[in-house]
Amino acid sequence: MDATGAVTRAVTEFAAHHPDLGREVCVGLSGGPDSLALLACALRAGLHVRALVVDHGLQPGSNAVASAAADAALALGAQVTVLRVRVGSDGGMEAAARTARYAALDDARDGRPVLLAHTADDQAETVLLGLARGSGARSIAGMRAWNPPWGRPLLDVRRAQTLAACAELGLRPHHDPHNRDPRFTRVRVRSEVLPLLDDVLHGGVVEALGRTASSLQADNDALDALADDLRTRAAVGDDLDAELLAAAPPAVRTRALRRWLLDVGATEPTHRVIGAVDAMVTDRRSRAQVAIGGDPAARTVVVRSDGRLRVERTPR
Ligand SMILES: Nc1ncnc2c1ncn2[C@@H]1O[C@H](COP(=O)(O)OP(=O)(O)OP(=O)(O)O)[C@@H](O)[C@H]1O
Repeated sequence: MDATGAVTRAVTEFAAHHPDLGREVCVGLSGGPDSLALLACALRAGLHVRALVVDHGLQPGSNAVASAAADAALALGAQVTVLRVRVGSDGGMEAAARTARYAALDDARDGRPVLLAHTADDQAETVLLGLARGSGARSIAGMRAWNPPWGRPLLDVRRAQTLAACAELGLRPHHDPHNRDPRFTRVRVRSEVLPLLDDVLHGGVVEALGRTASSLQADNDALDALADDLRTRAAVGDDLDAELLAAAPPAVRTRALRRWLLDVGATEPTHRVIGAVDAMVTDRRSRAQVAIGGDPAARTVVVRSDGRLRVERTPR
């Protein structure tokens, strides 16, 4: 089968496996080879597609890149919307651009799901980076194929195939120079680490990392369900029954604690905060209180008293 056929089949199978996707979809189109191939093949798979092109306005010429992507989409027969966003500066430029992009795509999708063109290579990079950085199982499980409204039909498709599909279809994708800039960690993982590992292990590394992601996703789902149940059983009003938590396996307990911390208003709790709160559950010599942040107007801490975990807020 040619590359276009393989990419189209991936989209067709994705739509068949996720009937709630429907036939009316949006595609996040950067103009790069992955998203251009996804757009073309989603149309070939019979989906009704609106391309959403986000112009982050961060580099000179971004306007022209967005216009070229929009023209390519129109020429393929898709509807197109170009979204111009303002990127804040919270947490670094790349993270801020991603946040602005997802918000703009979500605003513009008009009730339809949004297909993104992450490939097997992107998934492998995510898993490997998560492993090397000591991130938790959630991160090593990589990206989900279907996390409504976001769909990723190409997670089993290699980047080389999207490039080949573009060539077969006579499409001329934009090649973002950032994707080759070795100052970016991900670029070095892509161009140096993965090829070396693939060589050392005699091939198949991208696929193997994809399998790691899928099996961890299944494990995570099971542990999350147990954690939800524990969280419900341990709830005493807004507090948590520490004795009941202490009897649970750590993998389930720490997940239940994370959920509780989010519910009581902590911003995404770090590994360190969850570990400190967990020590309050299991270790009598642990700290008397743990600051959890989340509310700029008050100092917010978790304390343990009378066998319960409780949140206390002191106005600043
Ligand atoms: N500016 C954008 N506008 C709309 N969608 C985008 C934009 N940038 C990224 N996306 C979507 O998010 C996916 C992943 O983004 P990422 O930056 O990892 O890919 P990319 O290098 O732009 O790849 P490609 O353009 O080849 O798809 C893209 O495949 C695309 O579906």
